[in-house]
Amino acid sequence: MKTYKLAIIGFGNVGQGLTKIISDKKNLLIAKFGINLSIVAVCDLYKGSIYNSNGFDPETLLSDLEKNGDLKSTLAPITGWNATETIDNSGADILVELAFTDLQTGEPAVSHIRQALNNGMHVSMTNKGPVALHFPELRKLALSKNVQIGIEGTVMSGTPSINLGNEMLLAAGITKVQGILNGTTNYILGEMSSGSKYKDALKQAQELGYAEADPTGDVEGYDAAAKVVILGNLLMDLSLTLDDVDRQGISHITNADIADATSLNKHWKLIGTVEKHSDGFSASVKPEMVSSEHPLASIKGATNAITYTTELLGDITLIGPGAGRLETGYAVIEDILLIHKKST
Ligand SMILES: NC(=O)C1=CN([C@@H]2O[C@H](COP(=O)(O)OP(=O)(O)OC[C@H]3O[C@@H](n4cnc5c(N)ncnc54)[C@H](O)[C@@H]3O)[C@@H](O)[C@H]2O)C=CC1
Ligand SMILES: N[C@@H](CC=O)C(=O)O
Repeated sequence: MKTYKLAIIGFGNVGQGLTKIISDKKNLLIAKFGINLSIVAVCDLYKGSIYNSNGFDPETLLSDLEKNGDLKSTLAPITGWNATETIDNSGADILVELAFTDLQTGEPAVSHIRQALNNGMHVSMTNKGPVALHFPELRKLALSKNVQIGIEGTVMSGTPSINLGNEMLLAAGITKVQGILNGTTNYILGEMSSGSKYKDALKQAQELGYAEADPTGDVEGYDAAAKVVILGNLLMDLSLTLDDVDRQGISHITNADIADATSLNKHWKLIGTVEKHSDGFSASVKPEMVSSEHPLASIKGATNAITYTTELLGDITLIGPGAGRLETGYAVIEDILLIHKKST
């Protein structure tokens, strides 16, 4: 059996979802895959930082957090390390980067990731900033250090959109990727069509753990645009930046707009697209009215859907969760399973 020591940076929705899965699926991971996941360090800006070389009981972490609102009273041999100290001193095999996404600089996550890779650690991240802004550099660094980077959770949470595209469909020649790529906005639009106000629906999406810490990223389309950039660059060999995406969000859509769509038997959806053309590419994120018969009309709540158009297989569509605590925590498990497979 192989034990992987994990250092988790950021103990919000996804960090807690991951910890719950590590607790609930411990025996299955050992029995089916021969891997034991040991959380040796948790570092969070507000909830505190703790380190134990023998690993923490995941249930204790979650119950302490529920009881106290933070991990500051959790019994630990060492407390108070910042992210840099955690990466340098924890001796972890895998850095799990789950801090806030910053789509302007990718910081501080990108610095955490460079430091971990330079230290010979594998990295799993659901943070979209480093992937949308710096992935080629990070991939090169990982290669030179003979370690792996997992990014499954950056698009469609734990629904394996990245691995399906990257591991299975790349050779089929992906020419276009299109779909609903943001859970928060799909949830809000659906709730509004059931009569909720925009503000209330957004609040619910935040409570359910779907929204970004700053939900402007969701509702103005930046998050979906980052996913378009990630997919275009990874799967279609483009060199997109966020500025290349013609972006519009949903914050201007009113209940009256939703009612108009309903009267036409249509639904508003925020749709992301990236397509290769003979003379270049096009990339966009915009709200569109789709008819009730359209395949995307039935995608409800925080569910996402993505269609890969390929030269050899035509269209392949994947539907599944696009956000959520356990749903995104599971993406880290997928990354670790792939890291394990590729390094043994
Ligand atoms: N919630 C979701 O459904 C999904 C989230 N993501 C991404 O995963 C990451 C985590 O998401 P959530 O857990 O929902 O966010 P969150 O806002 O619930 O938690 C982030 C945590 O990171 C901590 N943090 C921020 N900067 C830090 C730093 N420099 N050092 C240590 N801790 C720091 C914060 O205190 C907070 O507790 C984000 O980058 C988000 O974009 C990706 C896919 C889905
Ligand atoms: N805020 C994002 C979370 C996943 O990337 C979303 O709502 O899709």
